[in-house]
Amino acid sequence: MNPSAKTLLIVLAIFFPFYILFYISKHGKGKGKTFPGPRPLPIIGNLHMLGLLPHRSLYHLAKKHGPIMSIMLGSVRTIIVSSPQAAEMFLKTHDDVFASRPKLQVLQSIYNGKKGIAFTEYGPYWRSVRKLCSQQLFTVSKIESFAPSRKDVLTHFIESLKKAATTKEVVNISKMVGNLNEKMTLKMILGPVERYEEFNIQELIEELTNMVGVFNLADFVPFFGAFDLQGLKARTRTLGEKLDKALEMIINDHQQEKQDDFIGTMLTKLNKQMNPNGDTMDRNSIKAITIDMFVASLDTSSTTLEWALSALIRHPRVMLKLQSELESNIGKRMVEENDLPKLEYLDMVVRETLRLYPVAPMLIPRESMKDIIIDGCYISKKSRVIVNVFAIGRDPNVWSNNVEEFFPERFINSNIELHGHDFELIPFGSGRRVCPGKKLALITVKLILAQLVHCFDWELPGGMSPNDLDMTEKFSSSLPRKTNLCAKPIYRM
Ligand code: HEM
Repeated sequence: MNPSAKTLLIVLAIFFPFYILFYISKHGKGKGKTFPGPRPLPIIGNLHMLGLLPHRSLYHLAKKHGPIMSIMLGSVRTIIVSSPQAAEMFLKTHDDVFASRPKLQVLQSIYNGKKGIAFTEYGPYWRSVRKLCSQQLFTVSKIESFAPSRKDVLTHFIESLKKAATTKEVVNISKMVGNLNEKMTLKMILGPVERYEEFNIQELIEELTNMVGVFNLADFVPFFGAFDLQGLKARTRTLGEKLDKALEMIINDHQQEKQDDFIGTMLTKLNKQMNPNGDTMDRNSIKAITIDMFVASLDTSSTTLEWALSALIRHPRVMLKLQSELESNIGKRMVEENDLPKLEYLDMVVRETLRLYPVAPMLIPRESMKDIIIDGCYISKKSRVIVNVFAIGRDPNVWSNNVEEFFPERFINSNIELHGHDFELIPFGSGRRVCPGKKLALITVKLILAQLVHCFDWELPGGMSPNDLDMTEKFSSSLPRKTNLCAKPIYRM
C-alpha cells in the first residue's frame, strides 16, 4: 500500500466514528414530519440509488414515493419535485424561499472568490446582475443586433455541409452543430473569438463544462473534501487560472476598442456601484459572469439541436411534415430569423424535443433560504431542491399514455408554452431564476434546425434504419446523446 493511501486509512479510522456521531446528531431527529422518501444509509444517504442516470432513477423513485420526495444526498437533505403542481408550489408560490443556489466546490475553486450569476446565492448582488441581464444583455434589440452575425456563420456552415453532400460524406452532426452554436454564441458574449486562438478558448470551455458536470463527492459528504480524492482541486485551480488569463486579455482588448457584445456592455458599468448595498461591477464580476454564460449557453443549445435532429431522423413522418411547412412558407431561399414566428410546426417540434430531452433535466439546483413548512412537512434552511423536469415531461396525467412517443401534434391547440408559466413544460426553469437566455436560445435552436432540414435530407450511415438509431443519453453538465449523431447530408434545394 502506498504511503498516502495508508495515511488516508489512518485518518478515516480516527475520524469516521466521530463523523457518524455528528451525522446522527444532525439528521437523527428532525423538527417535524418530512416528505416521504427511500430510507437513507449512514454517511452516503441515498447516493447509491442515483446510478449513472440520476434523473431516471429519481423519476422511478418518485413513482413510488410521490411528487414531493425527501432524500439524503450524503449529508445534504434534498427535496425532489416531480409534478407540475409541486413545481408550481416551489418555483412560484414559495419562489422567494427557494431562489438561492447551493455552493459547489468545483465552481468555488474555478471562480476563486469571484461572483457570477448562475451559481451565485440569492441576494442584492445577484438581483443587480439579473437586472443587467434583462435591461442590457438579453434585450430584444441586443439579440436582433447579432442576427447578421448569426446569418453569416450559418451561411458558411451550410456551404461546408453542401461540400460534404457532394462527396457523400458522413458528418458528425453533434460536433459540427456544437461548433456552429459556439461560434454564434461566443460572438455575442466576447466578440471575435478567432483573435484569441492562443488561449484555446473552445478547449477551456469544454474542460469547464466537463468539470461542472463531474459528480463531486465532497459536495455531499464534506468530510471527503479535505482529501480531494477525485483530484479535482488541482485541476479546477489550473483551469481557473487559464480562464482568468484569457479573460484578462479579452477585457483589455475591449477597453482599447469599444465593442457591443456582453463583455463590452458590462464594461460600461466597470467600477460603478450596482446597488445601495455597495456591490460594484469590477473585473472579477465581469469574468465570473462571462464564465457562467459559457457554462449556461453552449452545451444547452447544441444538445437541444442534437436531440431535435435525432428525433426527426428517427421519425421520417415528422421530418417530412416540417420540410413541407418550410417549403410552403419559405420556398427555395434560406430561412431568416423573421420567418420563425410563422413556423408553427417547427415550434411544436422544439417544444416536444424539450419535453422529452430536457438538457437541464433537473434544472440547476436550488437551496432554501429559511426553514419552511409545505403541505405539513418541514424543510430546513439550506435544504437542496431538485426539480425533475425530465419526470414532469413524462407525467401521464398531463401528457396521456403516449409520454415516450415523439409526437409534436400534442401541442396543436395547446396553450402550454416554454415561458416558464406553464409548469407542465419548464425546461428553462421558472420564477426568479428562470433562464435569462431562453429567447436567444430558442432563436438559435429554431434557426439552425430549420436550416438543417430545409436544405438537407439526412441518411444514417451503413444503411441503418431510423428505428435503429440509439437514443440513449449520457449524464453530464447537460444531457447529451451517449454517442454522437452521425449522418449523411443530401442537398435538397
Ligand atoms: C436550449 C437552451 C437552454 C436551456 C434548455 C436552458 C435552461 C436553463 C435552466 C433550466 C436554467 C435554470 C433555471 C432555474 O433554476 O429555474 C438556466 C439558467 C440560466 N441560463 Fe439557460 N438555458 C439555455 C440556454 C441559455 C443561453 C443561450 C444562455 C445565455 C447566453 C443562458 C443563460 C443562463 C443563465 C445566465 C442562467 C442562470 C440564471 C440564474 O441563476 O439567475 N441559457 N438555463
